[in-house]
Amino acid sequence: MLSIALAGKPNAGKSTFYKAATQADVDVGNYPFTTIDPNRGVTHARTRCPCLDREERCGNCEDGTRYVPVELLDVAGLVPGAHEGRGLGNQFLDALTNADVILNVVDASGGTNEEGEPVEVGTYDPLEEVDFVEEELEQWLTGIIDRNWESVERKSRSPDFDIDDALTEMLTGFGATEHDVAASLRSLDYPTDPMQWEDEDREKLARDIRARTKPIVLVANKADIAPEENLERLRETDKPVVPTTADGELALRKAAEAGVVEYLPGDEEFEIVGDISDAQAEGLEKIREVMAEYGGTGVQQSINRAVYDVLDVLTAYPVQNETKWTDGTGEMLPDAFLLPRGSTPKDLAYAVHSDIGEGYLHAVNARSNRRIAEDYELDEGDVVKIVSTAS
Ligand SMILES: Nc1nc2c(ncn2[C@@H]2O[C@H](COP(=O)(O)OP(=O)(O)OP(=O)(O)O)[C@@H](O)[C@H]2O)c(=O)[nH]1
Repeated sequence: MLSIALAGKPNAGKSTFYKAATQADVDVGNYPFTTIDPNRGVTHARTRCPCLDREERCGNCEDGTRYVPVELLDVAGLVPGAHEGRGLGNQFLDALTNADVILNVVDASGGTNEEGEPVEVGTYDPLEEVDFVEEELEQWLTGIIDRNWESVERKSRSPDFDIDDALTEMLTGFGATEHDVAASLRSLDYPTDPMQWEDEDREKLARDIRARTKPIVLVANKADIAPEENLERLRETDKPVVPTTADGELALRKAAEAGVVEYLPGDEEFEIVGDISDAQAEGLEKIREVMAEYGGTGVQQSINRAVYDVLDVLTAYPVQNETKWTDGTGEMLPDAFLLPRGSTPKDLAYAVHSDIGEGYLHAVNARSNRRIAEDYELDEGDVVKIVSTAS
């Protein structure tokens, strides 16, 4: 499962975002919203369910809105200086190594200082906190590379030494693949002999590997009380920015659960359908205004931006019956897989099960009922029957 980590300074709103994003409120078929442990849960990317292209809805979406599970980690307690062990430093940096993408929650209202202590709204500059997560990660990774360099130097004396292999072995724990390391080395002007590497070469490598393996989306939280100017300036940074009200999303999900509003995570608006007090109505109207301005509360939008834009994945649906789009038990479109763009039907087969991948014979596009070429690149919403010696 893809993994998204929430990081940011204290009091930016990570826990609120996490609670909102992992709160049970819609029926998502096979995938209940579950909390694995207090800081590790399941949230969902939102997409269009392929059953919309048929007459009947499947049982695994909300009237055509499909929620595909992704892991959400709440990495609370990261403070500047964490790489030197400040706060609970290394433990939290370690948690980030499991993530495919990071949502850096920023207090866009400027109402908390660097340490997360409350100050008057608008007085702290949120731009000060946009780089800290990546800087901590980069310095931490530089430290890891420095500490392991001697071993790379030792290996380099062997005649079959390969720098790509040696660095991949060192960086795989950080989530770097062979491909990342190769691409990174290609982009850097580095000495071929590890003995010749300077501190700055290792730092450059750390920075490049961080950018490749832990891309960052800025969640400009507390947009409901943030000065517009702050949001504009955040948009001028080099990172994707999503104005967000985590508080607002949490209130809406609770109200939806209580049956007083109709709202699906990621909707641009909601409808009040139950009895509410004047105070509740006032609160909801404020949320409505923020949503109208930014196209939603930003929570689902942040997740979708991270998954579909930054990680550039697509959703593919394996089925066993290419006519009915069902599995062996007759359930329609039971599973959805998030795969990197460029994935082939065989990659989907492996995602379903390694045995299915190994026994892969061919695949059928269930929309056209045609056999798909082995090198076909899957598209968002593809429904595929895999024929395998193992199925
Ligand atoms: N106005 C406003 N306040 C928010 C929003 N989201 C969270 N808050 C408030 O900000 C404060 C901090 O929120 P938390 O979710 O506890 O922050 P955190 O980042 O998890 O903090 P740590 O656990 O200390 O790392 C709380 O009082 C929240 O109610 C929002 O969208 N708007």
